[in-house]
Amino acid sequence: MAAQAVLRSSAPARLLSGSFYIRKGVLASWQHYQSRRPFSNEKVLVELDESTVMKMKNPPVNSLSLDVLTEFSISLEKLEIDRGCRGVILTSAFPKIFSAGLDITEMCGKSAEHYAAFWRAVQEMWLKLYGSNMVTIAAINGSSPAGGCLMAMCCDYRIMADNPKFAIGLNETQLGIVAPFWFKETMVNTVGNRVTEQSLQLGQMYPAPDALKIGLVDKLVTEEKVQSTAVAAMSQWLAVPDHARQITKSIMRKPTIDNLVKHREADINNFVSFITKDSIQKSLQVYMDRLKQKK
Ligand SMILES: CCC/C=C/C(=O)SCCNC(=O)CCNC(=O)[C@H](O)C(C)(C)COP(=O)([O-])OP(=O)([O-])OC[C@H]1O[C@@H](n2cnc3c(N)ncnc32)[C@H](O)[C@@H]1OP(=O)([O-])[O-]
Repeated sequence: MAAQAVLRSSAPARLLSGSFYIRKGVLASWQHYQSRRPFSNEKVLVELDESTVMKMKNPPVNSLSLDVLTEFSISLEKLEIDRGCRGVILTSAFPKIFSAGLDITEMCGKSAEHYAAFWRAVQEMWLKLYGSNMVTIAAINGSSPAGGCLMAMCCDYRIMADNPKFAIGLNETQLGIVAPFWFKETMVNTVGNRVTEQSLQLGQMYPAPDALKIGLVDKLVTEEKVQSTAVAAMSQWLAVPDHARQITKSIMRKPTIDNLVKHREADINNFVSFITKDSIQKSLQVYMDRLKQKK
């Protein structure tokens, strides 16, 4: 009986990943004996209150370093195998910043091996978040460029603080770098081809009201209400039977996920050969210097 329950609840996971399905089945029995406690790494806090909330906490701007990405993927995996957890709200522990995107210092002046490990961690975060069986809601309480926007787009629903000073978008070209095909596909799946084509080429950042207009976020509320609105939205999403919602999500996302899984190693090689170019290193350095001079 218990085994049947595991099989039923894991069916959509099998659609996403065979090996994950097996692990989920084994770990489910272990999970049965665990009490649900909040867990906290250094840089990703997981709170299990009214709703499960993952809070990025990497000062000053929640840049996505190798450490943060690794902690994030481990935390999400723990929630994924927790049968008591059906949904997660992703947010930032800091006011005014959701995430500044990938940590640029991880892409400057390091070895090819480091770049490969970093990029694998970025892929892993995306595969886990975009492929999650849980309901995922982004509570975007501040600015969210590049990798921050990617994380938000991976979620099922996005609520953003209604403040034109907060902007969201894939601005990679502004740094002289190129968003890879799976960033692009995530954006196409969110706002459509035409808007993505224009946004990516211009490296456009959208102030919150414009982000709502193009459908990059689903709802704007005052900063104070971002969290409570996410909790209310979560109840609505969780009212739908899990299996039907999960299979539907998988039908929508599986082709995009499969595309990266199939080309994962080539994508890492491509990133490493691109990021190690002198001209790209110079562009990133200039961008970092500009960020520092802005003060
Ligand atoms: C192919 C690859 C695909 C790439 C995808 C990406 O995600 S690429 C990423 C694309 N991301 C971007 O283009 C976002 C760039 N960042 C921003 O636009 C702004 O920082 C902000 C709007 C996020 C916050 O504004 P604010 O006025 O509140 O804060 P502030 O500006 O004063 O910064 C505070 C400190 O943080 C530092 N730092 C900042 N970001 C990063 C980072 N990503 N990394 C590392 N460090 C970063 C900044 O240098 C400064 O350091 P300092 O001088 O204290 O040693």
